[in-house]
Amino acid sequence: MAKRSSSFGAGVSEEDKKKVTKEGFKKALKIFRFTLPYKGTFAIGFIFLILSQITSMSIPLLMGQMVGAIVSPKNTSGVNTSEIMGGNMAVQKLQNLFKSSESLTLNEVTAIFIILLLLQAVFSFLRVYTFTQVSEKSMRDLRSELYTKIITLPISFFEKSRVGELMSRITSDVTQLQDVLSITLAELFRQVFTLVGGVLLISLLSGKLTLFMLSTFPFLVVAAIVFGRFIRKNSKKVQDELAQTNIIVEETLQSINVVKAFTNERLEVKRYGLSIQKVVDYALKAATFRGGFISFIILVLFGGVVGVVWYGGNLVLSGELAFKDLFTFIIYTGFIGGSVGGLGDMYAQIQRTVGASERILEILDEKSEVNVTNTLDFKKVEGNISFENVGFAYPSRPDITVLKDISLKIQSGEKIAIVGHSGAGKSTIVQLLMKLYPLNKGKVLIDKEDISTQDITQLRSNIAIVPQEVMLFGGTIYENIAYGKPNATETDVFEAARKANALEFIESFPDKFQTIVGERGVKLSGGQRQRVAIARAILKDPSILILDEATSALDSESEKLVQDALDELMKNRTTIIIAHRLATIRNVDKIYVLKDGEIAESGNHDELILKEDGIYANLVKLQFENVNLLVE
Ligand SMILES: Nc1ncnc2c1ncn2[C@@H]1O[C@H](COP(=O)(O)OP(=O)(O)OP(=O)(O)O)[C@@H](O)[C@H]1O
Repeated sequence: MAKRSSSFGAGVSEEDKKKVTKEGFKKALKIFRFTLPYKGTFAIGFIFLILSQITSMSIPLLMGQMVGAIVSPKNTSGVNTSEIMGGNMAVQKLQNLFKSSESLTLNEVTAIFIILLLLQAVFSFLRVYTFTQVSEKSMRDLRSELYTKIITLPISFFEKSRVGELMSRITSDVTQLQDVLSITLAELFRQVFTLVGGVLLISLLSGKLTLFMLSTFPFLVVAAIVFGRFIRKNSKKVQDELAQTNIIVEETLQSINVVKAFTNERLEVKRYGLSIQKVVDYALKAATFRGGFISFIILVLFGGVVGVVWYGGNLVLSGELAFKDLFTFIIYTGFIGGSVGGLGDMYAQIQRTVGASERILEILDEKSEVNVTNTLDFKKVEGNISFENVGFAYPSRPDITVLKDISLKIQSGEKIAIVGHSGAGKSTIVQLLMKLYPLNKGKVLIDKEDISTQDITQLRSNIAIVPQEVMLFGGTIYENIAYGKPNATETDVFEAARKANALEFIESFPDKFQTIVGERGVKLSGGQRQRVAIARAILKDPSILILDEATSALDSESEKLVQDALDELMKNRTTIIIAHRLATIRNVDKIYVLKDGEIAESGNHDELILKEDGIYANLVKLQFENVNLLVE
């Protein structure tokens, strides 16, 4: 559940703090389209809400009747109380409404009361249940649509949004809306109903006393505005500082190895301590205002009650008001006071909801790159690739041209390697082939078809990538391999593991394929993780394979196992190797050397190594020297 604030907007974040404009409000209402399929249930809930409200508003009247039956048992004889007490016209009108109950005895009133309470219980139950049904179901739909939207958005979207933020959209922002649907809306209605209905009823009981009671309102409103502003300002600071403390915890836990390696535990504890102290300081400042506000409210509220009793008592003594009506009046005053107190919180809730819906709608309005509802008519490509004068800059850094003019041709089944210094744009070429970003210039073709017009799912289904840093999901080894082809049989998964040289180590674990790999695969070694990733790619059986070679070398035994697995994987597939260690690419069909966004050299190893002062020849020399240095 979203954190609910105390009164008068405390705890509304800065993002939500903008005034609730008509426009923002209208926009936010759009989010309620998710409730439309359940409008019937909502209407039923609303009827129960009205019924339960009517029953609870009758409680003070019946209480009054009970008191009346106690203090004027003569009622039973049918004598009008207001006549005895010298009541006015309004009271009479109201009492005429309840004329029949006038002549009721205490037992009879109590019986009616009990029936009313039972009805109230039933109505309240049905109201809560139906509203919850609407809110749960519509928020399920919203969450599901939001998740579908997020997961189908292009990579460029994820570059500008942080994972933590997206998480809070789908969790706390949706919860905020859910709260509104299941609680706030009903609460708002109840409070307005109580306020308006209550004031109307008491004005019928005694106009004078009502005016007297209402005269305390301006004090409350002014106090709410003045104190509210200070409370909001300080609670915002508390929240911000609390967020800072959370960042410290998150950052240090994520990089706990670094903290430990640098023995910076003391430093972090101190940093955290300072941050939480700030939270306390701001919270105490806010408490000064909140405390002041609460004590003022209590003073005015109870002062008001005392005033009402005093003034009402005088009216009773002078015979202008029946005692039981004063009793009813006081209970209604309590009801009204409660609803006025709650209205400030309502405003804060509405502010927060408008903010939350705006943020959710922003995501829903983004354009997906994949349509998950379409069924895919999978077509296997041969794997002929060509880049024609491709130019590219990342959308997030448009003025830095990463690729200027790249042209290359790869025949189906060929193995090529892309070489170049770090940051030259090797991975970028591969990302463009996978259509992760749109090109600025030129064309990429697969089997002579321009990828810009191809369906993304169709395109990516033909490509498998074994990345530099293998990220596994937290589940079992089996699940991780089967991710390459979710409908694979057990035999397929087993066979893929065997071909990837992974079977031996998997079988050596007590739980075999059911071994849990730990978060991101931490419970496996680097070489083992790579072989799981290779098995996954073998299972996918793509026409095009991308190997983003690991920068760090494995030990020679593990290296051989991985290399053999890769050789198996590369068989009969167009393969692009992003090479970091040149020793592994001697046998590829062609090597492309990337420099300043262009292909500076191309040819096989034997050709390139002979080039005097060639970039490739120099790179090989450099790596060779480095290896020698390491050996020495
Ligand atoms: N998502 C991105 N947004 C903006 N710039 C990026 C992005 N990814 C990479 N770059 C920049 O584009 C350039 C090429 O990066 P790329 O990852 O293609 O290099 P690389 O040759 O694969 O490098 P390495 O060998 O270090 O992996 C670099 O200058 C990098 O900073």
